[in-house]
Formats: sequence, structure tokens, C-alpha cells
Amino acid sequence: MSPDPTDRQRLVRLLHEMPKAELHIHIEGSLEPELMFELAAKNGVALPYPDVEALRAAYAFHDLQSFLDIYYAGASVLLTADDFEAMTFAYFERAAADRVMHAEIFFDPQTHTARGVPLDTVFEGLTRACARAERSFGITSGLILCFLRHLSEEEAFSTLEQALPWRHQLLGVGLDSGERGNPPEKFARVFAKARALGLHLVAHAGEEGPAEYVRSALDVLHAERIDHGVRSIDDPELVQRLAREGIALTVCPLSNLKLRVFDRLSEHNLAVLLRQGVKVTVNSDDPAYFGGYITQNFVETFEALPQLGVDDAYMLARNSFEASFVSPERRRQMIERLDAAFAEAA
Ligand SMILES: Nc1ncnc2[nH]cnc12
Ligand SMILES: [Zn+2]
Repeated sequence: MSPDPTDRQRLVRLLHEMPKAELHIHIEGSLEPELMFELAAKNGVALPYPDVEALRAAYAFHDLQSFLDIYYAGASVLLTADDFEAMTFAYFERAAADRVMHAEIFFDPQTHTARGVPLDTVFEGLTRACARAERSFGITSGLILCFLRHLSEEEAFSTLEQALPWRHQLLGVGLDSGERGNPPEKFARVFAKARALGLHLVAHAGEEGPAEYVRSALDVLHAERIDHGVRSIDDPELVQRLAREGIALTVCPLSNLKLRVFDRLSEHNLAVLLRQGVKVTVNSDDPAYFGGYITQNFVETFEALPQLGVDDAYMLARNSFEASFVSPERRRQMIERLDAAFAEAA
């Protein structure tokens, strides 16, 4: 029997109000068009669109690469530590409204150093915003430095080297950008170095690329979490392994829809993976480009997949805490808050 509208409304409220962690957010993908134009004017950077409306109208993507072209161009307005701080703090304000208690934030240093922006500037702005978010909202966070996989491993090594003075501010490293033709194996040695430094390891895999890339991310890179990973579904044995080993997937439904990984949200395999015991989490990826922050991802996904209910909401939020790289004490605290929110809603 389908739930009456009142139950559904209650579920939407719960999706909004439940405490959650965000584990897949590219901070450059949180740069809203309004701030982009403001920074462009301040910094004298020309954008190839006359105004916010024209820019938003260009956000019609047909695959990952068509998005990445616009996304890297958008990041060109970021020049100073204040710019990075403003962008990152704006993300935290939205995260706080979405009841995010903890965020593990990806950033793409090579997008900035290639334009002559020093890595110190990037770290300074991001770390200032993270400290302010903890003071202002009690949100804890960590930074994950992503290597751009369309560039060489040598360039990734150089980026890691440059980041060493900031080692204490880094939670881990990740791998993003164009997946097809850039398999995890290309970055085996630089991930081994990051591992030896004691950094956490994650990697985008199985977004557009094959399930085989998920296997390589696990076996060759030793990734602890897989970003996206939805194409794992093509390999039933891999899905069983993900479930058995408790490897989390940081799934981003609205991103998958906008980049045409799935034609319709109702065709998304999130519920199937969850039912098969995979530690699925819900995240926003690049919310300024894909039409919604984390709660919007939850709400639209639950609307499109009516088989998802209150127990799944709890499981997805709990998974986000369990899959996060926090201390056992912080994890316990966040799960307690989650339990309290569900007890109150019952
Ligand atoms: N969805 C995505 N996949 C790969 N690289 C990205 N960089 C920003 N968003 C990304
Ligand atoms: Zn991503």
C-alpha cells in the first residue's frame, strides 16, 4: 500500500531535518553563478556569458566532459584566499541549513595552480572557511585533495609534493575529472605515496567508466571509499564484494541525472544497491551546477523511488557517518544525534 500524502510529507521533513554527513562535494562545484559573477567583476576576469541567466542556461550537459569544460572555466574567477574562503563558507551556510554535521570536501588544486594561483592561497582560504564553519555552525570537516585524472601521474606527484607543508590540514587524496580512458592504474604510484604518508584514499570510479575501474580503485589504489560507483551494478560479484567488505559508495543522484548517467531519476539504481547491502550514501557532487544541495538530492531521490521509506532514510544517514573519516567519538556523537532525531519523529 502506498503511504498517504501525510506520511510522505513527514518523510520529506525528516529528510530535511535528519543530521547527515556529506562525503562527496567538490567545493569548486558549489560556486553559485551570483558569486561567480561577483568575483569575476572584482578580479577583472572575463566570463564567456553576459549574465547569471545566460550562464545558468548553459548548464545543459550531455555527459561528464561537457560539464567539466564549464566547471573548470567557472573556477577561473577564484584568485585570492578571500575568494576561496567566500565560496567555501557559502557552501557551509547551505550545509548548515541542510543539517550537515560533517563534510569531507574535495578540491582540485591543479585547476588553480595551472592558472598561477599558489597552492598556499587555496589552502589558506579553504582552511579559514572550515574553521569558521566549526565555530559558527559546529560543522566538522576535512579536506580531500583530488588529482585530475586527465593529467599525468607526474603532475599529481608534483601537486602532492607542493601540498606537504599543509599535510596536517589534509584528510586524504582523491581522483576526479574525466574518467573514460584514465583508469585508476595510471595513479598507482602516487596513491601509494599518499598511503605511506598516512592519508585517507578515495577515488571516483564507475561514474561513466566501467565496473572494472571500481575494482582497480580498490585493488590497485587501495581506495577506502568509491565516489559514485553506480556502474558496479554491471558486475554482480563486485556488488557482493562491496556489501561484504562494507565499502561505501558516495552516490550523487542529481549529478547522475544531469550528466545523463541515468535518463530519469526513477531509473537510478541507488535503492537496488542499498537493498543488496551496499553502504550507499547520498551527496551533492557539484550542487551549484546540478540543481540541488544534499537535502534536495535526498528529497528528489525519495520522490522518484517510492520504494524508499523512513528506514532507508535512517540507513543512508547512518551510512554517511559510518563511512566518514572521523574519530570514533565524533562518529558516536553524530549517530546519537541521528537516533534522537528519528526517535522524536516516530
Ligand atoms: N562528477 C564529477 N566526476 C568527475 N570529476 C568531477 N569533478 C567535479 N565533479 C566531478
Ligand atoms: Zn564528484
